[in-house]
Amino acid sequence: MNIAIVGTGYVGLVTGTCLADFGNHVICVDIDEKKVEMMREGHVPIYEPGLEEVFLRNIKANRIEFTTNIKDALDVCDVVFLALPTPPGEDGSADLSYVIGVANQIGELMTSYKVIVNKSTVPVGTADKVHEVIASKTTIKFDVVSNPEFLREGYAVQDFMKPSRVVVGTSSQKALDMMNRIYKPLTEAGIPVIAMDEKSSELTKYAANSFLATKITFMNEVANFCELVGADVDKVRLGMGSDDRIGNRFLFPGIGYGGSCFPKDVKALVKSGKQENYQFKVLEAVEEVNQTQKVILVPAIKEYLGGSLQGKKIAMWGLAFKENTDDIREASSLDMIEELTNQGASVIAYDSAAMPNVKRAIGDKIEYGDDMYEILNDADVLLVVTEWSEFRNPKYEVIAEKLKNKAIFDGRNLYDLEVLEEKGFFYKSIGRKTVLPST
Ligand SMILES: NC(=O)c1ccc[n+]([C@@H]2O[C@H](COP(=O)([O-])OP(=O)(O)OC[C@H]3O[C@@H](n4cnc5c(N)ncnc54)[C@H](O)[C@@H]3O)[C@@H](O)[C@H]2O)c1
Ligand SMILES: O=c1ccn([C@@H]2O[C@H](COP(=O)(O)OP(=O)(O)O[C@H]3O[C@H](CO)[C@@H](O)[C@H](O)[C@H]3O)[C@@H](O)[C@H]2O)c(=O)[nH]1
Repeated sequence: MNIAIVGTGYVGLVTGTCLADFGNHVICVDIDEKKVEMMREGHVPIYEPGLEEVFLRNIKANRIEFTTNIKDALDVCDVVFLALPTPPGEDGSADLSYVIGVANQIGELMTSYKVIVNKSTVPVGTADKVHEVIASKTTIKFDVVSNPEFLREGYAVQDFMKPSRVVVGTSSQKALDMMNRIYKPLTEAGIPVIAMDEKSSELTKYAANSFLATKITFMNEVANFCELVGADVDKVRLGMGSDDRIGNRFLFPGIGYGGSCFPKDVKALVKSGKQENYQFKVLEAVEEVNQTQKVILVPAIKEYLGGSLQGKKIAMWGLAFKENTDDIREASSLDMIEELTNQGASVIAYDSAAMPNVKRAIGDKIEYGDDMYEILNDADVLLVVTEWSEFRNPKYEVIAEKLKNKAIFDGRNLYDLEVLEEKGFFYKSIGRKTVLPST
Protein backbone atom coordinates (compact mmCIF):
# COMPACT_ATOMS: atom_id res chain seq x y z
CA MET A 1 0.00 0.00 0.00
CA ASN A 2 1.13 3.61 -0.59
CA ILE A 3 1.12 5.47 2.71
CA ALA A 4 1.84 9.13 3.53
CA ILE A 5 3.01 10.22 6.96
CA VAL A 6 2.57 13.92 7.66
CA GLY A 7 4.82 15.04 10.53
CA THR A 8 8.06 13.11 10.89
CA GLY A 9 8.86 13.46 14.59
CA TYR A 10 9.03 10.65 17.17
CA VAL A 11 5.68 9.17 16.22
CA GLY A 12 5.70 9.92 12.49
CA LEU A 13 9.20 8.68 11.77
CA VAL A 14 8.77 5.51 13.81
CA THR A 15 5.36 4.83 12.23
CA GLY A 16 6.68 5.52 8.73
CA THR A 17 9.79 3.41 9.19
CA CYS A 18 7.89 0.46 10.68
CA LEU A 19 5.12 0.58 8.07
CA ALA A 20 7.82 0.58 5.37
CA ASP A 21 9.32 -2.44 7.11
CA PHE A 22 5.92 -4.17 6.73
CA GLY A 23 6.47 -3.84 2.96
CA ASN A 24 4.47 -0.66 2.26
CA HIS A 25 5.76 2.26 0.21
CA VAL A 26 5.91 5.24 2.56
CA ILE A 27 6.30 8.95 1.83
CA CYS A 28 7.19 11.05 4.87
CA VAL A 29 6.23 14.71 4.76
CA ASP A 30 7.61 17.38 7.08
CA ILE A 31 7.75 21.17 6.94
CA ASP A 32 11.21 21.18 8.50
CA GLU A 33 13.50 21.34 5.45
CA LYS A 34 16.65 20.58 7.46
CA LYS A 35 15.07 17.46 8.91
CA VAL A 36 13.92 16.26 5.49
CA GLU A 37 17.38 16.87 4.03
CA MET A 38 18.99 14.91 6.88
CA MET A 39 16.63 11.97 6.38
CA ARG A 40 17.27 11.99 2.63
CA GLU A 41 20.97 11.70 3.42
CA GLY A 42 20.25 8.65 5.59
CA HIS A 43 20.42 10.28 9.02
CA VAL A 44 17.84 9.74 11.76
CA PRO A 45 17.07 13.21 13.15
CA ILE A 46 15.91 12.00 16.59
CA TYR A 47 17.56 10.00 19.37
CA GLU A 48 15.76 6.66 19.40
CA PRO A 49 17.69 3.44 20.07
CA GLY A 50 17.10 0.77 17.42
CA LEU A 51 15.47 3.07 14.88
CA GLU A 52 18.49 3.70 12.65
CA GLU A 53 18.88 0.05 11.65
CA VAL A 54 15.27 -0.32 10.44
CA PHE A 55 15.37 3.15 8.87
CA LEU A 56 18.50 2.41 6.81
CA ARG A 57 17.20 -1.03 5.79
CA ASN A 58 14.08 0.55 4.31
CA ILE A 59 15.89 3.42 2.62
CA LYS A 60 18.12 0.83 0.96
CA ALA A 61 15.04 -1.09 -0.19
CA ASN A 62 13.55 2.16 -1.61
CA ARG A 63 10.45 1.72 0.50
CA ILE A 64 10.65 5.09 2.28
CA GLU A 65 11.17 8.59 0.90
CA PHE A 66 11.02 12.13 2.25
CA THR A 67 9.53 15.40 1.04
CA THR A 68 8.47 18.83 2.20
CA ASN A 69 5.71 18.87 -0.41
CA ILE A 70 2.49 17.31 0.83
CA LYS A 71 1.05 17.29 -2.71
CA ASP A 72 3.72 14.79 -3.84
CA ALA A 73 2.45 12.42 -1.15
CA LEU A 74 -1.27 13.03 -1.68
CA ASP A 75 -0.94 12.30 -5.41
CA VAL A 76 0.19 8.72 -4.83
CA CYS A 77 -1.01 7.65 -1.37
CA ASP A 78 -4.35 6.12 -0.38
CA VAL A 79 -3.82 6.45 3.33
CA VAL A 80 -2.51 9.60 5.04
CA PHE A 81 -1.34 9.36 8.65
CA LEU A 82 -1.20 12.61 10.64
CA ALA A 83 1.54 12.55 13.30
CA LEU A 84 1.53 16.26 14.04
CA PRO A 85 2.24 18.09 17.30
CA THR A 86 -0.68 18.80 19.63
CA PRO A 87 1.10 20.88 22.29
CA PRO A 88 -0.75 22.37 25.24
CA GLY A 89 -2.29 25.75 24.51
CA GLU A 90 -2.15 28.51 27.11
CA ASP A 91 -5.21 27.18 28.94
CA GLY A 92 -3.94 23.56 28.95
CA SER A 93 -6.21 22.34 26.12
CA ALA A 94 -4.61 20.62 23.13
CA ASP A 95 -3.57 23.02 20.38
CA LEU A 96 -5.14 21.61 17.21
CA SER A 97 -3.78 24.23 14.82
CA TYR A 98 -1.23 21.86 13.20
CA VAL A 99 -3.85 19.15 12.62
CA ILE A 100 -6.51 21.54 11.31
CA GLY A 101 -3.93 23.34 9.14
CA VAL A 102 -2.93 20.08 7.43
CA ALA A 103 -6.61 19.02 7.13
CA ASN A 104 -7.20 22.23 5.15
CA GLN A 105 -4.24 21.43 2.87
CA ILE A 106 -5.52 17.88 2.31
CA GLY A 107 -9.00 19.17 1.43
CA GLU A 108 -7.51 21.60 -1.07
CA LEU A 109 -5.01 19.21 -2.69
CA MET A 110 -6.54 15.71 -2.74
CA THR A 111 -7.69 14.36 -6.08
CA SER A 112 -8.99 10.90 -5.13
CA TYR A 113 -10.47 8.93 -2.16
CA LYS A 114 -8.26 9.03 0.94
CA VAL A 115 -8.29 7.58 4.42
CA ILE A 116 -7.00 10.24 6.81
CA VAL A 117 -5.64 8.54 9.93
CA ASN A 118 -5.05 10.66 13.00
CA LYS A 119 -2.16 9.33 15.10
CA SER A 120 -1.70 12.54 17.08
CA THR A 121 -3.16 12.64 20.58
CA VAL A 122 -6.30 14.76 20.13
CA PRO A 123 -9.41 15.59 22.16
CA VAL A 124 -12.70 13.81 21.64
CA GLY A 125 -14.48 15.22 18.60
CA THR A 126 -11.33 15.98 16.58
CA ALA A 127 -12.08 13.33 13.92
CA ASP A 128 -15.42 15.08 13.34
CA LYS A 129 -13.66 18.47 13.15
CA VAL A 130 -11.09 17.18 10.65
CA HIS A 131 -13.95 15.68 8.63
CA GLU A 132 -15.77 19.03 8.58
CA VAL A 133 -12.65 20.97 7.53
CA ILE A 134 -11.81 18.62 4.64
CA ALA A 135 -15.45 18.40 3.52
CA SER A 136 -15.62 22.20 3.35
CA LYS A 137 -12.86 22.14 0.69
CA THR A 138 -13.73 19.18 -1.54
CA THR A 139 -16.52 17.00 -2.87
CA ILE A 140 -14.21 13.98 -3.25
CA LYS A 141 -15.00 11.10 -0.85
CA PHE A 142 -12.74 10.42 2.14
CA ASP A 143 -12.84 8.88 5.62
CA VAL A 144 -11.25 10.02 8.87
CA VAL A 145 -9.92 7.43 11.33
CA SER A 146 -8.65 7.81 14.89
CA ASN A 147 -5.67 5.53 15.52
CA PRO A 148 -3.91 6.70 18.69
CA GLU A 149 -0.29 5.78 19.27
CA PHE A 150 0.89 4.19 22.52
CA LEU A 151 4.66 3.95 21.93
CA ARG A 152 7.15 5.09 24.57
CA GLU A 153 10.21 7.14 23.70
CA GLY A 154 13.35 5.07 24.06
CA TYR A 155 11.42 1.87 23.20
CA ALA A 156 9.53 3.25 20.22
CA VAL A 157 10.38 0.62 17.61
CA GLN A 158 9.67 -2.37 19.85
CA ASP A 159 6.46 -0.71 21.13
CA PHE A 160 5.29 -0.10 17.55
CA MET A 161 6.19 -3.59 16.35
CA LYS A 162 4.84 -5.39 19.44
CA PRO A 163 2.13 -3.22 20.98
CA SER A 164 -0.33 -4.69 23.49
CA ARG A 165 -3.11 -3.57 21.12
CA VAL A 166 -3.93 -1.33 18.18
CA VAL A 167 -6.96 0.93 18.61
CA VAL A 168 -8.85 1.97 15.47
CA GLY A 169 -11.79 4.36 15.69
CA THR A 170 -13.93 4.71 12.58
CA SER A 171 -17.51 4.49 11.42
CA SER A 172 -16.49 3.48 7.88
CA GLN A 173 -16.19 -0.21 7.00
CA LYS A 174 -14.05 0.66 3.96
CA ALA A 175 -11.57 2.56 6.14
CA LEU A 176 -11.57 -0.21 8.75
CA ASP A 177 -10.76 -2.79 6.05
CA MET A 178 -7.80 -0.68 4.93
CA MET A 179 -6.56 -0.27 8.51
CA ASN A 180 -6.87 -4.03 9.05
CA ARG A 181 -4.74 -4.56 5.93
CA ILE A 182 -2.08 -2.17 7.22
CA TYR A 183 -1.93 -3.86 10.63
CA LYS A 184 -2.16 -7.44 9.29
CA PRO A 185 1.48 -8.20 10.18
CA LEU A 186 0.58 -7.40 13.80
CA THR A 187 -2.73 -9.31 13.91
CA GLU A 188 -0.93 -12.31 12.41
CA ALA A 189 1.44 -12.10 15.40
CA GLY A 190 -1.54 -12.28 17.76
CA ILE A 191 -1.87 -8.55 18.52
CA PRO A 192 -5.52 -7.45 18.68
CA VAL A 193 -6.86 -4.57 16.58
CA ILE A 194 -9.67 -3.12 18.68
CA ALA A 195 -12.20 -1.35 16.48
CA MET A 196 -14.55 1.25 17.93
CA ASP A 197 -16.11 4.62 17.15
CA GLU A 198 -13.90 7.68 16.69
CA LYS A 199 -14.77 9.39 19.99
CA SER A 200 -14.13 6.33 22.15
CA SER A 201 -10.82 5.82 20.37
CA GLU A 202 -9.76 9.43 20.95
CA LEU A 203 -10.65 9.19 24.63
CA THR A 204 -8.90 5.81 25.02
CA LYS A 205 -5.54 7.53 24.48
CA TYR A 206 -6.13 10.23 27.12
CA ALA A 207 -7.61 7.72 29.55
CA ALA A 208 -4.63 5.36 29.15
CA ASN A 209 -2.02 8.09 29.70
CA SER A 210 -3.95 9.68 32.57
CA PHE A 211 -4.40 6.30 34.24
CA LEU A 212 -0.66 5.54 34.01
CA ALA A 213 0.17 9.02 35.35
CA THR A 214 -2.27 8.37 38.20
CA LYS A 215 -0.73 4.98 38.93
CA ILE A 216 2.75 6.54 39.21
CA THR A 217 1.46 9.42 41.31
CA PHE A 218 -0.39 7.08 43.66
CA MET A 219 2.85 5.17 44.19
CA ASN A 220 4.72 8.43 44.81
CA GLU A 221 2.25 9.26 47.57
CA VAL A 222 2.59 5.75 49.02
CA ALA A 223 6.38 6.26 48.93
CA ASN A 224 6.13 9.59 50.75
CA PHE A 225 3.95 7.93 53.40
CA CYS A 226 6.40 4.99 53.68
CA GLU A 227 9.07 7.46 54.77
CA LEU A 228 6.83 8.80 57.53
CA VAL A 229 5.95 5.39 58.97
CA GLY A 230 9.19 3.50 58.36
CA ALA A 231 7.92 1.18 55.60
CA ASP A 232 9.93 0.39 52.43
CA VAL A 233 8.18 1.29 49.18
CA ASP A 234 10.16 -1.29 47.17
CA LYS A 235 8.68 -4.04 49.32
CA VAL A 236 5.20 -2.52 49.21
CA ARG A 237 5.53 -2.24 45.42
CA LEU A 238 6.42 -5.91 45.07
CA GLY A 239 3.64 -6.95 47.42
CA MET A 240 1.05 -4.88 45.58
CA GLY A 241 2.26 -5.48 42.04
CA SER A 242 2.14 -9.27 42.35
CA ASP A 243 -1.64 -9.02 42.35
CA ASP A 244 -2.27 -9.25 38.63
CA ARG A 245 -5.26 -6.93 38.98
CA ILE A 246 -2.68 -4.27 39.84
CA GLY A 247 0.39 -5.44 37.87
CA ASN A 248 4.07 -4.68 38.40
CA ARG A 249 4.58 -2.08 35.69
CA PHE A 250 4.46 1.70 36.18
CA LEU A 251 4.60 1.33 39.94
CA PHE A 252 8.09 2.80 40.34
CA PRO A 253 8.12 5.81 42.64
CA GLY A 254 10.49 8.65 41.92
CA ILE A 255 10.67 12.36 41.24
CA GLY A 256 7.40 12.63 39.34
CA TYR A 257 6.43 11.91 35.77
CA GLY A 258 7.64 14.15 32.93
CA GLY A 259 8.03 13.92 29.17
CA SER A 260 6.10 15.22 26.21
CA CYS A 261 2.95 13.21 26.90
CA PHE A 262 1.78 12.53 30.46
CA PRO A 263 1.88 16.16 31.68
CA LYS A 264 0.20 17.57 28.59
CA ASP A 265 -2.38 14.79 28.25
CA VAL A 266 -3.46 14.92 31.91
CA LYS A 267 -3.84 18.71 31.55
CA ALA A 268 -5.79 18.37 28.32
CA LEU A 269 -8.21 15.81 29.79
CA VAL A 270 -8.83 18.03 32.82
CA LYS A 271 -9.51 20.89 30.40
CA SER A 272 -11.83 18.76 28.22
CA GLY A 273 -13.73 17.86 31.40
CA LYS A 274 -14.14 21.54 32.29
CA GLN A 275 -15.49 22.27 28.83
CA GLU A 276 -18.29 19.77 29.58
CA ASN A 277 -18.75 21.18 33.11
CA TYR A 278 -17.14 18.04 34.51
CA GLN A 279 -14.41 18.21 37.13
CA PHE A 280 -11.78 15.44 36.92
CA LYS A 281 -10.99 15.66 40.64
CA VAL A 282 -8.56 12.72 40.65
CA LEU A 283 -6.55 14.16 37.77
CA GLU A 284 -6.41 17.62 39.31
CA ALA A 285 -4.90 16.03 42.42
CA VAL A 286 -2.49 14.00 40.26
CA GLU A 287 -1.17 17.20 38.66
CA GLU A 288 -0.74 18.90 42.01
CA VAL A 289 1.03 15.95 43.66
CA ASN A 290 3.30 15.50 40.65
CA GLN A 291 4.44 19.10 40.71
CA THR A 292 5.53 18.78 44.35
CA GLN A 293 7.12 15.38 43.74
CA LYS A 294 9.38 16.77 41.01
CA VAL A 295 11.30 18.89 43.53
CA ILE A 296 10.81 16.73 46.62
CA LEU A 297 14.54 16.14 47.07
CA VAL A 298 15.46 19.84 47.18
CA PRO A 299 14.35 20.47 50.80
CA ALA A 300 16.09 17.22 51.81
CA ILE A 301 19.38 18.42 50.26
CA LYS A 302 18.94 21.80 51.94
CA GLU A 303 18.37 20.22 55.32
CA TYR A 304 21.41 17.95 54.89
CA LEU A 305 23.55 20.98 54.01
CA GLY A 306 22.63 22.76 57.21
CA GLY A 307 19.54 24.69 56.16
CA SER A 308 20.87 26.77 53.26
CA LEU A 309 21.75 26.10 49.64
CA GLN A 310 23.54 29.42 49.19
CA GLY A 311 26.96 28.85 47.58
CA LYS A 312 26.56 25.06 47.51
CA LYS A 313 27.42 23.00 44.44
CA ILE A 314 25.15 20.12 43.38
CA ALA A 315 26.40 17.47 40.93
CA MET A 316 23.51 16.09 38.88
CA TRP A 317 23.55 12.70 37.15
CA GLY A 318 20.99 12.73 34.37
CA LEU A 319 18.90 15.47 32.75
CA ALA A 320 16.55 13.57 30.41
CA PHE A 321 12.98 12.97 31.64
CA LYS A 322 13.79 9.24 31.69
CA GLU A 323 16.50 6.89 30.42
CA ASN A 324 17.19 6.09 26.75
CA THR A 325 16.12 9.46 25.43
CA ASP A 326 17.54 12.94 24.87
CA ASP A 327 14.10 14.45 25.52
CA ILE A 328 13.93 17.02 28.32
CA ARG A 329 10.34 18.16 27.91
CA GLU A 330 8.80 18.57 31.39
CA ALA A 331 11.86 16.81 32.87
CA SER A 332 12.12 16.93 36.66
CA SER A 333 15.79 17.96 36.23
CA LEU A 334 14.64 21.36 34.96
CA ASP A 335 12.30 21.96 37.92
CA MET A 336 15.08 20.97 40.31
CA ILE A 337 17.64 23.21 38.58
CA GLU A 338 15.20 26.11 38.85
CA GLU A 339 14.56 25.48 42.54
CA LEU A 340 18.23 24.86 43.43
CA THR A 341 19.58 27.90 41.60
CA ASN A 342 16.78 30.14 42.92
CA GLN A 343 18.02 29.22 46.37
CA GLY A 344 21.62 30.16 45.56
CA ALA A 345 23.11 26.75 44.67
CA SER A 346 25.09 26.04 41.50
CA VAL A 347 24.57 22.87 39.46
CA ILE A 348 26.97 20.85 37.34
CA ALA A 349 25.37 18.10 35.28
CA TYR A 350 26.21 15.09 33.15
CA ASP A 351 23.87 13.25 30.77
CA SER A 352 25.12 11.15 27.87
CA ALA A 353 22.30 12.24 25.52
CA ALA A 354 20.33 15.23 26.82
CA MET A 355 23.04 17.88 27.41
CA PRO A 356 22.71 19.56 23.97
CA ASN A 357 18.95 20.00 24.50
CA VAL A 358 19.45 21.41 28.01
CA LYS A 359 22.15 23.78 26.71
CA ARG A 360 19.69 25.02 24.09
CA ALA A 361 16.96 25.46 26.73
CA ILE A 362 18.81 27.05 29.66
CA GLY A 363 22.35 27.74 28.37
CA ASP A 364 24.91 28.53 31.06
CA LYS A 365 22.46 28.58 33.94
CA ILE A 366 24.33 25.38 34.92
CA GLU A 367 27.71 23.85 34.11
CA TYR A 368 28.06 20.68 32.05
CA GLY A 369 30.65 17.91 32.20
CA ASP A 370 31.59 15.11 29.82
CA ASP A 371 32.51 12.64 32.52
CA MET A 372 30.12 11.43 35.22
CA TYR A 373 32.90 11.29 37.82
CA GLU A 374 34.68 14.52 36.96
CA ILE A 375 31.61 16.62 37.69
CA LEU A 376 31.80 15.40 41.30
CA ASN A 377 35.01 17.38 41.96
CA ASP A 378 34.26 19.97 44.66
CA ALA A 379 30.53 19.27 44.56
CA ASP A 380 28.78 19.18 47.93
CA VAL A 381 26.44 16.28 47.12
CA LEU A 382 25.39 14.01 44.24
CA LEU A 383 21.80 14.14 42.97
CA VAL A 384 20.67 11.26 40.72
CA VAL A 385 17.86 12.35 38.41
CA THR A 386 17.68 9.93 35.46
CA GLU A 387 17.89 6.14 35.60
CA TRP A 388 20.51 5.68 32.84
CA SER A 389 22.17 2.22 33.14
CA GLU A 390 25.63 3.78 33.50
CA PHE A 391 24.55 5.21 36.87
CA ARG A 392 23.35 1.88 38.25
CA ASN A 393 26.68 0.37 39.32
CA PRO A 394 28.97 3.31 40.01
CA LYS A 395 32.46 3.33 41.48
CA TYR A 396 31.52 4.25 45.04
CA GLU A 397 35.14 4.89 46.07
CA VAL A 398 35.52 7.51 43.35
CA ILE A 399 32.27 9.21 44.39
CA ALA A 400 33.40 9.23 48.02
CA GLU A 401 36.83 10.60 47.15
CA LYS A 402 35.59 13.43 44.93
CA LEU A 403 32.50 14.76 46.74
CA LYS A 404 32.90 17.19 49.63
CA ASN A 405 30.36 15.13 51.57
CA LYS A 406 29.72 11.42 51.10
CA ALA A 407 26.06 12.10 50.31
CA ILE A 408 23.82 10.81 47.53
CA PHE A 409 20.24 11.97 46.88
CA ASP A 410 18.61 9.48 44.53
CA GLY A 411 15.37 10.30 42.74
CA ARG A 412 15.19 6.87 41.08
CA ASN A 413 15.99 4.39 43.87
CA LEU A 414 18.93 2.97 41.93
CA TYR A 415 21.06 1.73 44.81
CA ASP A 416 20.84 -0.94 47.52
CA LEU A 417 20.47 0.50 51.00
CA GLU A 418 22.79 -2.17 52.42
CA VAL A 419 25.58 -1.36 49.96
CA LEU A 420 25.40 2.37 50.65
CA GLU A 421 25.32 1.68 54.39
CA GLU A 422 28.38 -0.54 54.15
CA LYS A 423 30.22 2.11 52.10
CA GLY A 424 29.47 4.75 54.73
CA PHE A 425 27.36 7.12 52.66
CA PHE A 426 24.49 9.39 53.63
CA TYR A 427 21.87 8.12 51.18
CA LYS A 428 18.38 9.52 50.66
CA SER A 429 16.10 7.89 48.12
CA ILE A 430 12.31 7.87 47.64
CA GLY A 431 10.04 5.95 50.02
CA ARG A 432 12.87 4.08 51.73
CA LYS A 433 14.87 4.43 54.91
CA THR A 434 17.48 7.22 54.82
CA VAL A 435 20.92 5.66 55.27
CA LEU A 436 23.03 7.57 57.78
CA PRO A 437 26.82 7.12 57.99
CA SER A 438 27.74 5.18 61.13
CA THR A 439 30.34 7.64 62.43
N1 LIG B 1 6.49 11.34 21.48
C1 LIG B 1 5.79 10.28 21.88
O1 LIG B 1 6.32 9.40 22.55
C2 LIG B 1 4.34 10.14 21.52
C3 LIG B 1 3.71 8.91 21.70
C4 LIG B 1 2.36 8.77 21.37
C5 LIG B 1 1.65 9.84 20.86
N2 LIG B 1 2.27 11.04 20.70
C6 LIG B 1 1.50 12.13 20.09
O2 LIG B 1 1.82 12.16 18.69
C7 LIG B 1 1.81 13.51 18.20
C8 LIG B 1 3.17 13.84 17.61
O3 LIG B 1 4.12 13.77 18.64
P1 LIG B 1 5.69 13.71 18.35
O4 LIG B 1 6.35 13.50 19.66
O5 LIG B 1 5.97 12.78 17.22
O6 LIG B 1 5.95 15.23 17.87
P2 LIG B 1 7.29 15.84 17.27
O7 LIG B 1 7.29 17.26 17.66
O8 LIG B 1 8.46 14.96 17.57
O9 LIG B 1 7.05 15.75 15.68
C9 LIG B 1 6.11 16.50 14.96
C10 LIG B 1 6.66 16.75 13.55
O10 LIG B 1 5.62 17.41 12.78
C11 LIG B 1 6.28 18.34 11.92
N3 LIG B 1 5.28 19.32 11.45
C12 LIG B 1 4.75 20.37 12.11
N4 LIG B 1 3.85 20.99 11.33
C13 LIG B 1 3.82 20.33 10.14
C14 LIG B 1 3.09 20.50 8.94
N5 LIG B 1 2.20 21.48 8.79
N6 LIG B 1 3.31 19.62 7.95
C15 LIG B 1 4.21 18.61 8.08
N7 LIG B 1 4.93 18.41 9.20
C16 LIG B 1 4.73 19.25 10.22
C17 LIG B 1 7.38 18.92 12.78
O11 LIG B 1 8.38 19.55 11.98
C18 LIG B 1 7.88 17.66 13.51
O12 LIG B 1 8.91 17.03 12.77
C19 LIG B 1 1.41 14.37 19.40
O13 LIG B 1 0.03 14.53 19.38
C20 LIG B 1 1.81 13.52 20.59
O14 LIG B 1 1.04 13.81 21.73
C21 LIG B 1 3.60 11.21 21.00
O1 LIG C 1 6.97 3.36 37.05
C1 LIG C 1 7.19 4.44 36.49
C2 LIG C 1 7.12 4.60 35.07
C3 LIG C 1 7.39 5.86 34.52
N1 LIG C 1 7.71 6.90 35.33
C4 LIG C 1 7.93 8.24 34.72
O2 LIG C 1 6.83 8.54 33.85
C5 LIG C 1 7.25 9.35 32.76
C6 LIG C 1 6.80 8.76 31.44
O3 LIG C 1 7.50 7.54 31.20
P1 LIG C 1 7.15 6.60 29.96
O4 LIG C 1 5.72 6.31 29.99
O5 LIG C 1 8.09 5.46 29.95
O6 LIG C 1 7.54 7.56 28.76
P2 LIG C 1 6.81 8.23 27.50
O7 LIG C 1 7.72 8.04 26.35
O8 LIG C 1 6.41 9.61 27.91
O9 LIG C 1 5.51 7.34 27.19
C7 LIG C 1 4.19 7.66 27.65
O10 LIG C 1 3.59 8.65 26.83
C8 LIG C 1 3.49 8.26 25.43
C9 LIG C 1 2.95 9.46 24.68
O11 LIG C 1 1.58 9.58 24.76
C10 LIG C 1 2.60 7.04 25.33
O12 LIG C 1 2.45 6.68 23.96
C11 LIG C 1 3.19 5.90 26.15
O13 LIG C 1 2.31 4.76 26.11
C12 LIG C 1 3.36 6.38 27.58
O14 LIG C 1 3.98 5.35 28.37
C13 LIG C 1 8.77 9.47 32.92
O15 LIG C 1 9.08 10.70 33.54
C14 LIG C 1 9.16 8.32 33.83
O16 LIG C 1 10.30 8.58 34.59
C15 LIG C 1 7.79 6.75 36.70
O17 LIG C 1 8.07 7.71 37.44
N2 LIG C 1 7.53 5.52 37.24
